[in-house]
Amino acid sequence: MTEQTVLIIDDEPDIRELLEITLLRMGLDTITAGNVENALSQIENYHPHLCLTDMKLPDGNGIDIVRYLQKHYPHIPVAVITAFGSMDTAVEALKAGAYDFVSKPVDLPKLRELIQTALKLSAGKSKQPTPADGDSDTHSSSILGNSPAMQQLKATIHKLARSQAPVYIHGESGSGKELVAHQIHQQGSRGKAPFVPVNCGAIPENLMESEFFGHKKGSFTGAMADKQGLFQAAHKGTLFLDEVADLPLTMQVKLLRAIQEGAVKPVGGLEEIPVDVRILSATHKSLEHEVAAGHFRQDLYYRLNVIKLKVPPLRERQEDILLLADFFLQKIAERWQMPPIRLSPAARQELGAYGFPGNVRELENVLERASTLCDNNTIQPDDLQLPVEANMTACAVTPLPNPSPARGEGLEEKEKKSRGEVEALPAWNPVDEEAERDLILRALEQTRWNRTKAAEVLGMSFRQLRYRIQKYGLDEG
Ligand SMILES: Nc1ncnc2c1ncn2[C@@H]1O[C@H](COP(=O)(O)OP(=O)(O)OP(=O)(O)O)[C@@H](O)[C@H]1O
Repeated sequence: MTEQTVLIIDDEPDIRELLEITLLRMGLDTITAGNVENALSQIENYHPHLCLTDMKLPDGNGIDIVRYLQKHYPHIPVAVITAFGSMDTAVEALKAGAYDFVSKPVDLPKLRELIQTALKLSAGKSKQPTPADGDSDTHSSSILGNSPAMQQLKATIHKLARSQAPVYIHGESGSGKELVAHQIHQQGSRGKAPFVPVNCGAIPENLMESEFFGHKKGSFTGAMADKQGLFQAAHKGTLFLDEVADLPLTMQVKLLRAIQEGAVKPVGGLEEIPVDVRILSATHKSLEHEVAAGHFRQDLYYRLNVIKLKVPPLRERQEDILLLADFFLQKIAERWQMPPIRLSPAARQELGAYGFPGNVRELENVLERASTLCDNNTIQPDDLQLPVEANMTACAVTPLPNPSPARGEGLEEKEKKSRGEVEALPAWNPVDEEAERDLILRALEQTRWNRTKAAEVLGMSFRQLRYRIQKYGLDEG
């Protein structure tokens, strides 16, 4: 069989026939099954390129098939057909590893699109991964951590990467949400297309529409040329809406429309531009609370929150701390071109027992500072300058250690930011992008690329600076 084969699983002959005709017209070969047992034997015999299954089957349900494929043939994508409005079932299927879902009555153009994307995915992974390929390991290598919580997270990321559904990632500040979003993107069919992260809290409100959707030359003062927006930049790829709770309500309406329509209209433009973007979002706040308080639109919340993924705080995976610490120290030594930096046994013990209210980012910052302070390239407990009060118990109850006077200048501020207490308000008022880029570069050079210090010098929040470093590609060096 040279054509691509799709297995259609549905107990209703009429629906099987409709789907068969649709797929044959797309030049695909089809095989069918009316129940789970039959479907499994068709899979064994024909190794189809894609499966399309109904949820309710006489001897089981579609999720049984999704699980079977996930276990035995993870390279075969499977999409499920769900009853109208049964979002819970769709989410369950996606969590079990389904690629995507369509609801009844089946919208045929949508189905065609889904099949085409799924077959591209299948073609890219046409051979079953073997342990020698190191498939899952290479995928998740940049998320470090062997704790049960992280193993579970990596397995979920692997499954979610196969689907196209929006994922809402929640977790404390600095816990690794952006890294998780990046992995979901990279491991999926969009992995080679752009991943565009945007910090929704760092864009001034009056520029938001133009940042997201682009603008036409002359559409407002300062619009010197046509500019493409973030949606267009993420076309065929993924748009990651970080700190999504910080979007003003007016922008939420426009964003919802763009997501629903799959099209955007640049400011000052007349025509809608179709965009194909997967949306991932994150916030350290509780979106549910924001909805309840009337700060976040419920309809947008439902759109973004098809699947919810929690990134656990570092204190719930303490066995990962030293692994992460060794990794960061190696990175710091490489970046600063220094000999290897070590942790003394006592410093290892202190780190391992500390609660890290600012999570992985705090660990990274602590090590950066300690690497500067330490003698003989060996970090001692004093170099860590961990706040005494913030031991594990204190953190579990309240992640707000009292600032110790012994700590370095600006640390209190930094900790507040890492806990998300200081919101990224655009106190920064750039003249134009080039001037802004130059200023940022100068500040980074002056502070020897200490981003926390540079942010202080510039009078912007750490997050605002981080967003701009990415925006201007300053983090490559
Ligand atoms: N498991 C991990 N392995 C390696 N690096 C990690 C891990 N988790 C987080 N990091 C690193 O820690 C830093 C903070 O992570 P990230 O920016 O993803 O957090 P976040 O939850 O998105 O933060 P915020 O809420 O402030 O946006 C980054 O430099 C990231 O690369």
